[in-house]
Amino acid sequence: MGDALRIALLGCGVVGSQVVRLLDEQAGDLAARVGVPLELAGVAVRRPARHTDLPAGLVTTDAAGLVARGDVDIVVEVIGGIEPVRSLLLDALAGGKSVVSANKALLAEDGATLHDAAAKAGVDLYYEAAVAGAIPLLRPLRESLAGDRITRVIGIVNGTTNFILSRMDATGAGFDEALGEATELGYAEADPTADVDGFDAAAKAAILAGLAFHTRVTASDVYREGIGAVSAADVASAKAMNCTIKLLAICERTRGADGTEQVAVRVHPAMLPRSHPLAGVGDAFNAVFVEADAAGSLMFYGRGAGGAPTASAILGDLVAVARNRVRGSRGTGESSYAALRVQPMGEVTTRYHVALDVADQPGVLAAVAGAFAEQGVSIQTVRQEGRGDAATLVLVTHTATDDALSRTVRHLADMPFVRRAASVMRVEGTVNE
Ligand SMILES: NC(=O)C1=CN([C@@H]2O[C@H](COP(=O)(O)OP(=O)(O)OC[C@H]3O[C@@H](n4cnc5c(N)ncnc54)[C@H](O)[C@@H]3O)[C@@H](O)[C@H]2O)C=CC1
Ligand SMILES: N[C@@H](CC=O)C(=O)O
Ligand code: NA
Repeated sequence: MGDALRIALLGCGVVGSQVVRLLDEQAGDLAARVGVPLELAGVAVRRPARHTDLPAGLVTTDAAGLVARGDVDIVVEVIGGIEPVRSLLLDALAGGKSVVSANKALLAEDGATLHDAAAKAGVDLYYEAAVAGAIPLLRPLRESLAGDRITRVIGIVNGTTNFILSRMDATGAGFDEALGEATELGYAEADPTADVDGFDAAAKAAILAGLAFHTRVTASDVYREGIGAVSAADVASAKAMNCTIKLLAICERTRGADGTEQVAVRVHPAMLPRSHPLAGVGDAFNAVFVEADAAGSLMFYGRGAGGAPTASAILGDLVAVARNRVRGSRGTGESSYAALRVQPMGEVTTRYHVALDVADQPGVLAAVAGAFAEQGVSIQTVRQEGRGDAATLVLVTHTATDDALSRTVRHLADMPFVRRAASVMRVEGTVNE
């Protein structure tokens, strides 16, 4: 067996500590699979006192110094965030080191710079753990489906919010209680607003869209709404329609008004019929559908968060880049030749569920229907529930541009007989009331 490949591990928290464990426990098998042993050269951490379980000689607070060492072949980054990580990884790549990262925030913000640096240095940049944790998804998109034409990627890619919504739906648990549990289980980001406000899912959606459509997509291109505004009334409204609420990432090929091919990338809560396969994805699990012309519909399901599942994806990448180094080659790099326009959300066609508390008087239904018609939005179903002198009107629309739908909702909220818009949410799948 040849000389060991030496690994610098940056960060040793929820994910990093599991990477250390797996590298140690599976050392023999990993060496056999790669052809040479994989050896930890050092572990950069912020607070060494917390890592007394690691051999003292390995621990350092000088991440830049570790990255620059001549005896390091591969850098594994599990710190998170933009800086100092971007600088560290650019230094690593420029120094001829391959990089494995779980950092969706950085890849979605500035993946292009990192990819360019990796291509220039002729080394690998792999990040399977960054999207949907343990689930093999990025390499299937980049490699297995490279011969097909992907039309849509839709899924649940944030474990924390799925955990919260599942608890709210199943047990009526409060938001804070469910978030606390998700944090304790290691699913939530260091700052959980990244999960709750949809930033984490939006970063993942940008990465997925980039790979699926061979187009550079950044986090700022992604329309984003989190779950902070999902209320008990929304959950109840969904239940009444035999639906559930999920935070969805949706990446699709679309057509612009001029007929050109474009892409739309969005993250928002949506009502899904309980019969939809994504509706049954509970707890912190992730699931992603990929639809392609020749392959049809493919579903990827599994653990998208947590230390060990995420470390599994890191180790998979580590073996891949190590094998490439042993062979003196590199894997597939970035593919962004299509350079499609990213369509603004207002132009994207969606469907809405709208529940309005209205005064129960003659002409209300006609006026509400008129407000939809005025914006060219067609109504699929209407249901009215009377309660004394008030009533709740529940409407589900056919598809219309998101702009037309939000204009309609704004207009409805201003109507004198509309007491409250009890629930307004986009709908995916076929809803039959
Ligand atoms: N926890 C999860 O389920 C998943 C996490 N990820 C990603 O993995 C990365 C790490 O996540 P976690 O392990 O959950 O975070 P964490 O907060 O548990 O660990 C981060 C570690 O990096 C260390 N660190 C921070 N700044 C540093 C610096 N300048 N130099 C050296 N060490 C530094 C911290 O002290 C901490 O130990 C993030 O990019 C995250 O988005 C990806 C998929 C799932
Ligand atoms: N915070 C993320 C962790 C994995 O990416 C999540 O909850 O999914
Ligand atoms: Na993955």
